[in-house]
Amino acid sequence: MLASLAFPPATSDSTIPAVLHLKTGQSFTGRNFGAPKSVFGETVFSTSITSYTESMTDPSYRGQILVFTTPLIGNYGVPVNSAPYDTQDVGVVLESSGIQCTGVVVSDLAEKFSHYKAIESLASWCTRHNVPGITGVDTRAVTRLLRDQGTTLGRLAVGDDASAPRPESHEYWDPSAENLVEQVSTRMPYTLNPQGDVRIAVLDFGTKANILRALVRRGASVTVLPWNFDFNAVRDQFDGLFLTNGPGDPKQCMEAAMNVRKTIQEWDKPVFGLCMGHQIIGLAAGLDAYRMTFGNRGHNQPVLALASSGSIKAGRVYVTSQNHQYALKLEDPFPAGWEPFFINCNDSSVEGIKSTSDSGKRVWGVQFHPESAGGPLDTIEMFSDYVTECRMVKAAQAASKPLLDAAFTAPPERIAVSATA
Ligand SMILES: NC(=O)CC[C@H](N)C(=O)O
Repeated sequence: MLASLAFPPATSDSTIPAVLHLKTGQSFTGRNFGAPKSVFGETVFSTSITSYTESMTDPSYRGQILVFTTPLIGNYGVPVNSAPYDTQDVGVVLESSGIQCTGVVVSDLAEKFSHYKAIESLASWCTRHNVPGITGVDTRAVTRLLRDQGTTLGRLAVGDDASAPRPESHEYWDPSAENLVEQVSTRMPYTLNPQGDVRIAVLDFGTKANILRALVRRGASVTVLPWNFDFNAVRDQFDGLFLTNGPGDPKQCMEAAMNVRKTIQEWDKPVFGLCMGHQIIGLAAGLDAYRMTFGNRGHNQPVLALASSGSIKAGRVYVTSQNHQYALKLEDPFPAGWEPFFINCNDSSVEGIKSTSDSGKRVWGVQFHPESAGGPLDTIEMFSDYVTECRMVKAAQAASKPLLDAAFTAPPERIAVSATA
């Protein structure tokens, strides 16, 4: 009996040297765990204190070396990541089928782990997925640097490379120059829960699995389409459009944004986007997107609602899960037919936009992850709001009646916001 409770053997007692080099000239030494190989990537930090498994399988971390500010990482191990496929699940337990970040940086790797679902250590999982890690780094020092100088290109140099000269600055690979979405989006359309009563099309920029779970659990049939699929050619078959998160610069997906612009102009069904999806909706609305200094990555980002809509009440602050480097520019005035929906309480960046209630449109975008895996579920009901709205529009159009817009009638209160706020 007791034997089954014993810790599995430690799998990383590596003494392989490793160094994190930043393009700006700083280096941090430590020990390698996971794959004994060197990588380039964009060095970013996350303040999340749990869910390293979900973060590392989030396709939005593609091309990035992920620094965890929480010192002890790996103490609850890694679970089995495959779920038996049926119409109610999405085939994985974590956020995608593999590790998406290029490398990981931790202060203190837990070599022993304990969790009833864990089957292996963080180190052995990284080895299996050929992803290198470094432990023994003062991640607070790295984070303070990144906060000052911004997200910085980096090199995780492992083994012999650790004692080799630093790379020349032109040698650092810049993932944001690539269309990373192309690498993580589904190649072929597929449908989950085909018997669902409302049909939602999902444009996949690199979806986290929990977005699909959140829609399926609310009874929707979910058809996942490649990011550059011509949705306008098939839109009559659907009751709603959802735009997912995804890696890299949203302007790499301008073509998709212009297709969404056409959808919004010509189609009156509900459209909801989050993170990259929100940025795509913003570009479609005529807003601009910019690169933030160090972005927001963590599970404790407070956002203030500026307008009421569905379960969201103007004037309330919601704590949210986030992982982004880019943001929409706060313009004053906003483009006609659009209004800011949320604003970040820490840095005043735009956290959400929506179509105005007099625009005749039903479009919402949020920079954060309401389905948060991991993180707080303060805004999870936005998924219920959206699926309910799809149902109402479908029912009203089937009955050819004018729509009584109960779920999203915006109360008069508004919180004024300006670009100089
Ligand atoms: N998680 C996301 O969808 C991130 C969107 C975009 N890649 C950014 O970094 O801002």
